[in-house]
Amino acid sequence: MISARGLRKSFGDVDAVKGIDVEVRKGEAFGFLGPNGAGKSSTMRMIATVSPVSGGELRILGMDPATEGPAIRSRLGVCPQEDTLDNELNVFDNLYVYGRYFGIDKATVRARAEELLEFVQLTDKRQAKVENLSGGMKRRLTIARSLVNSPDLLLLDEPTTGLDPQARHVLWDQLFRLKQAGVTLVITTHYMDEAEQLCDRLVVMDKGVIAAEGSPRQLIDEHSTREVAELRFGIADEGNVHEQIAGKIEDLGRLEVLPDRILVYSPDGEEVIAKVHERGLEPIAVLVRRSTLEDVFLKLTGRTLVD
Ligand SMILES: Nc1ncnc2c1ncn2[C@@H]1O[C@H](COP(=O)(O)OP(=O)(O)OP(=O)(O)O)[C@@H](O)[C@H]1O
Repeated sequence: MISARGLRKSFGDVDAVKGIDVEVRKGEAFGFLGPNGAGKSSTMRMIATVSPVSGGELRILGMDPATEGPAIRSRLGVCPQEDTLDNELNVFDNLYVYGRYFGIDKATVRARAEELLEFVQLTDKRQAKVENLSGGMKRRLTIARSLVNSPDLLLLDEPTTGLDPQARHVLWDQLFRLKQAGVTLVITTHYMDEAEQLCDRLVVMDKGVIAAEGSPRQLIDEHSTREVAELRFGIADEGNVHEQIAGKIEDLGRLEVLPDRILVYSPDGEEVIAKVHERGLEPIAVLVRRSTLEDVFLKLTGRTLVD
């Protein structure tokens, strides 16, 4: 569905994307995971054929975005990061007018709009003004709009940023159903839980390059341990308490020393905590949890995903 080789994007002196290789296969949910400024949106905009490629090769649905933009766009759905709904129009007309842009005939686009309102659970809001919708409803309407042309490939740039947890789960459920219906999804996100929930495969992006690639499970297995013990020994502004403690437990596993806690990577977190206590150290809080993509990102870049 997408093939990129040495893909680059520059804005003057800024190299936003520095030669990445990506393959997206039919029917999968593929993610670009990375912090703000990693180059995810720049990549997405090249794939959406709205931003020209600065270097390297890009093929979308087997076509060249430089010469076959309209043909690509007719088979793409694009759900941009910012809200681009038309506030002048009601909910139904946002879908209807957008469908007409694609040259779909009136009767077909009407039926499609009704079907999509049903899918995103906005049928009872069909006459409502867009400005009166909640953030979650606007996102769902944007997704419905991006599906008007029955795309083979749906691009979602930060689909749940700014939504509350319940609205995020509703959206995840809808994206999951689209995937089951055979739509290929490409998602950018800086939420590791979103990437873990939705993506079959993903690349971890940082500073314009790909730091790692694989399924969430593969990435966690390859770059982290089964469990993580989190230890807090004092509040963050009490000097370098965590730095001092780290020297006393560095044989217990790989450590990540953060201002407010120490992470110890080990197959057995409870054993780590038992040994910490045996050494007479008294953390004020402990937690044993499974490794996540956040741990993968921390290992690869030395930074957390969301500051
Ligand atoms: N139009 C532009 N002109 C100049 N610099 C840009 C432009 N668009 C992006 N950049 C720069 O390119 C880099 C990558 O930005 P990009 O938006 O692709 O990152 P991102 O991973 O999508 O982050 P975000 O989630 O904040 O959008 C950043 O340093 C950004 O400032």
